[in-house]
Amino acid sequence: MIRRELPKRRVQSFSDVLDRVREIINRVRVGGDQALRELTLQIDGVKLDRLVLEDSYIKERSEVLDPKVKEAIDNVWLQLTSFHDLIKPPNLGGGSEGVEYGIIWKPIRKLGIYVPGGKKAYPSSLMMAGIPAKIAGVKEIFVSTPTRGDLDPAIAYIAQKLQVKNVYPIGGAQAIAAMAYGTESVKAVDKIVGPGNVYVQGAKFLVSSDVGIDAIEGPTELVIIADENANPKNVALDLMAQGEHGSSSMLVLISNSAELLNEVSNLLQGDNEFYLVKVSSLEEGIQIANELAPEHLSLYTSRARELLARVENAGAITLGNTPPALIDYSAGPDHILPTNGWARFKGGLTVFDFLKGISYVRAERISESLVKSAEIIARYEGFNVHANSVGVRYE
Ligand SMILES: NC(=O)c1ccc[n+]([C@@H]2O[C@H](COP(=O)([O-])OP(=O)(O)OC[C@H]3O[C@@H](n4cnc5c(N)ncnc54)[C@H](O)[C@@H]3O)[C@@H](O)[C@H]2O)c1
Ligand SMILES: N[C@H](CO)Cc1c[nH]c[nH+]1
Ligand SMILES: [Zn+2]
Repeated sequence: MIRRELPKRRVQSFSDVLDRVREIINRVRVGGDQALRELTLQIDGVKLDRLVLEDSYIKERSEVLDPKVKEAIDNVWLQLTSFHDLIKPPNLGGGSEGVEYGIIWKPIRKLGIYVPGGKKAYPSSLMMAGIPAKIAGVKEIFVSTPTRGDLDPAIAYIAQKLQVKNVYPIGGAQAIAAMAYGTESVKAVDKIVGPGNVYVQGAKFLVSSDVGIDAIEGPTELVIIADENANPKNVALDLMAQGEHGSSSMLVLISNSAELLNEVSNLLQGDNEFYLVKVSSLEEGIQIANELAPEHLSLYTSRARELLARVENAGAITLGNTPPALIDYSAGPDHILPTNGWARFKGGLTVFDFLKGISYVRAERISESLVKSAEIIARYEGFNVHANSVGVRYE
C-alpha cells in the first residue's frame, strides 16, 4: 500500500509487547529448561529434543552447505574484518600535570548472540555480530537461534568459524531470558547482542537491568532521500528489498521530485506499506530523516557527499547509487543497526560493543593545584575523608 504521508509511528514497536515478553521471561526464570521446551512448543510449534546442539551435529550441518555459499562467506569475512579492524581502538597512555593516565580496552568475557530465524534464517547476522566480537577478543561466544527443524547450514558453518561454544536451537524472548539468567542447559552471559523481531528486542530491553545489551535492533527501517537523478527502478528495488523482512519494516521515500515519486509509486509491488513524501528541498528531507532517525538512510542524490555532513541521526548511510542491501551483506560496515529511533543515541554494531575501556592513573608527582582542587571540591561536596585521603599524601 502506498501512503503519501510520513509514518506516524513505527509499524510495530517492542514497547507494544512488553507485557507478553515479561510473562515469557518470568516463566524461563522460574521453569528453566522445562519452560524453554514448553514455550518453544507453544509459540514456535517446535518440539525440542535437545537444548544444546552437539558439535558433531553442527559439523554435519556445515558440511551440507553449498561450497559457493561457503566461498561467499569466506570472502565477506575478509571485508568485514578489514572494516572492524580499522575501528579497533588501541590502548592509550599519556599524562598531564604529573599524572600518568591511560585507557586499556578489555573484551567482555561471555557473549550471547541472538540470530533471528522466525521467518527466514539470518546467517549474515551471525557474521555481523561474531566478527567484531572476535576482533575485540571475546573468548566465549554462545549463539541462540530458532531452527524450525534442522540448523541452517550457513549458521553452522559460521558458528564453527567463530569457534562458538554452544548453539541453542531456541528463538524469541525465551532465548534472551535463558541467556540473561541461565537455565540448566543455557549459560548466563555478560552481554547479549543481535537483531530480531519485537519480542526479541522487548526481551533484550527488559533484561538490560541485569545483563548488557547492544541496542534495540528490531524490524528493518529504510529512509531514502532521492532527487530527480535517482533511478526510479533502483529506488523501488531498494524499498522492496527491505520490505522482504516483513510487514513491520518502515519504508520511506522522500523526494523533491514529484515525477520520481510517481514513477517509483508505479513500480512498487508487494504487501508492505510504502510512505512516499514530497518535500520542497533535499535539506528538508534531511531534517525529516534526522527526526525519524532511521536504521538505514540512503542519500540517493548527486549531492550525497555534501548532504552527509547534515545527517545527525541514522544507523548507516549509503551514498548515491549504492544499494542499502550491500551493507546487509558485504560492504564492510555492520548491518546490525539501531531501530525505533535509537539511532538518535546509538550507532551500528562495532568492536566497541564488545570492549570495555578501563582507565588507569598513577599520580606520584601530581601538581599542587590539582591536589588542592581535589580537596576543595571534595570538601564542597561534604566528603572530608576523601579530601584528607588526597591531602595527606602530598603534604
Ligand atoms: N535492525 C537490525 O539490525 C536487523 C538486522 C537483521 C534483521 N532484523 C529484523 O529481525 C527480524 C527477524 O524477525 P523474525 O520474526 O523473522 O525472527 P526472530 O528470530 O527475531 O523472531 C522469531 C521468534 O519470535 C517469537 N515470536 C513470534 N511471534 C510471537 C508471539 N506472538 N508471541 C511471543 N513470541 C513470538 C518466536 O519465539 C520466534 O522464535 C525482522 O523484523 C528483521 O527486519 C533487524
Ligand atoms: N536489512 C537488515 C538490517 O535491517 C539486515 C539483513 C540481513 N539479511 C538481509 N538483510
Ligand atoms: Zn535487509
